[in-house]
Amino acid sequence: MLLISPDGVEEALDCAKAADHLDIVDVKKPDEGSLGANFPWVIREIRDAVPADKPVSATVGDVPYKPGTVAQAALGAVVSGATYIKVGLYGCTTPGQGVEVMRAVVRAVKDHRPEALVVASGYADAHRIGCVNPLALPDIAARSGADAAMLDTAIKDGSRLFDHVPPDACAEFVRRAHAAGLLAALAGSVKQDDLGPLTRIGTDIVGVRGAVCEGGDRNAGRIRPHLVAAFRAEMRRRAHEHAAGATTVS
Ligand SMILES: O=C[C@H](O)COP(=O)(O)O
Repeated sequence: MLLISPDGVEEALDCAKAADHLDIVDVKKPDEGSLGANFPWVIREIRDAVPADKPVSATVGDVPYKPGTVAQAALGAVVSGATYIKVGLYGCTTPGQGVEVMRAVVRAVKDHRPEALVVASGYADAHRIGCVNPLALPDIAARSGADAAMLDTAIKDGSRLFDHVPPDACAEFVRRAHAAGLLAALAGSVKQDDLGPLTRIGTDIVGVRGAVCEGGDRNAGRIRPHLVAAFRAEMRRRAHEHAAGATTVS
């Protein structure tokens, strides 16, 4: 699946124009951090602007180790219409802290909307910010009852997912997530060139912003429908190539 992160209503409308080429519209506020949370009214407006059959995801933020605060914020996101709730465990330094935060989120979200999906996100560049190891995320997600484990990059300085967690380690991340019955989501300045390895290792959700913005610039550029379409076309091409390879081998 392709998850695209607009920064507000205007860009979400461009995503809606490209709705045939994406699977999830992910509401965030990039100027508040890599998984910066947007306002509840923006989530609502985006929910209304995007075709009803496209799920809306919302990030709850690059959160501190404060389970109560984060659970309440997560409830705000689901009440506002998001059905994927993403939490960036920025302030958690141990898996135990991550599980504590995520258990509170899962309860807050599922008590309100049992079918909503909860995504526990860590950071590929965790070593730069001192938070929990990225490969611990599948276990944190599984132990807390979340539905997906994700990685993004915390520092958007041009470094990419594979600069910090190389394809072999991402493959292990996906393997662990799948072994626990979870979806595996990967992001972090992902470019079309990364889609080969991401497809091969069985990534379920690829998250992008910069790659579908004008000039590849996630801050100054705007999301453009034709770039979303081109990214999706490359995803499809890689998926077919992979399927054909698998058929040839078997
Ligand atoms: O969840 C996806 C992120 O917004 C990825 O953004 P990026 O591709 O600019 O790193």
